[in-house]
Amino acid sequence: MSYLSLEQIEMVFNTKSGVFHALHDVSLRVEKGEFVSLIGHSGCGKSTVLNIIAGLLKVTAGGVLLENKEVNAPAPERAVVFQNHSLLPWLTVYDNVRLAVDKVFTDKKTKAERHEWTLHQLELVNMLHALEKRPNEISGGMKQRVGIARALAMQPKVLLMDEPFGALDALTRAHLQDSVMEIHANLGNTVIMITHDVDEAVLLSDKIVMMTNGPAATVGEILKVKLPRPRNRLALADNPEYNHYRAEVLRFLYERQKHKAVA
Ligand SMILES: Nc1ncnc2c1ncn2[C@@H]1O[C@H](COP(=O)(O)OP(=O)(O)OP(=O)(O)O)[C@@H](O)[C@H]1O
Repeated sequence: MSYLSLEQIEMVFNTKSGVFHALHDVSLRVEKGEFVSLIGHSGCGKSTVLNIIAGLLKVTAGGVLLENKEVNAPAPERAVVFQNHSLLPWLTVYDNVRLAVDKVFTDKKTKAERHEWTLHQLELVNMLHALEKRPNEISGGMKQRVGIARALAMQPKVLLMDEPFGALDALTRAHLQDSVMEIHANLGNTVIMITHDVDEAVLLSDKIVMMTNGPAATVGEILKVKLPRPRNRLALADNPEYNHYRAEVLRFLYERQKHKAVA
């Protein structure tokens, strides 16, 4: 049995113009510590899959099992990082993370331990220099760092990320990808990330799940990325194996799935 498994998921939305069959027979196995990317054309159903794992959406049929237990509601064990950070604007960087720490660890850690834990998470994402700043006083990349620290602070079994770097410029994005790789190497967390970026998917993932176009989208192909870690983006640029993986994903997206593409 896998750490996390999606079993024959069907998702049908009731809309004003009738029913919409978004997902059909989506099955997936994720092992503990794996970094998995979901990639597919816009509107195929990636966020729907992520929201189902998060427990934010109820499936029409099928189910999600995490360590053999059925997932059917949101919980800190499945923390989500959204594309547009969802920090509370009136709280400082420190307090945004502390809030999550207090929520999860009030009974398990003393006040002093919760303080240390909060600082430790912010250290992981290199944000100790801005503890007292509010979200409107820091850059987009910094906000995403805080969002990631807040999610990690809950010590989730699975970290879910919905295009976490989508709104960032290329350089900030590269820095943050490196931070996430480092954190993943140190903590060994299980991560599921949505991305539109083929290079990002290959660089970060152990497994790339390529989804077919909707309606009734499903898992088209799964590519296992066996590049050794730690991975270095500059060294990989000329690596034939890296380019092979990249070409495989591009081929799937722009040859096999191009005709039905929504965007
Ligand atoms: N609550 C809802 N009610 C009705 N239809 C929905 C709902 N949520 C999603 N859909 C539809 O399901 C399909 C999949 O949407 P989803 O947001 O999961 O796609 P996506 O692959 O994440 O898209 P993008 O890459 O553009 O973010 C789309 O056609 C969308 O319109």
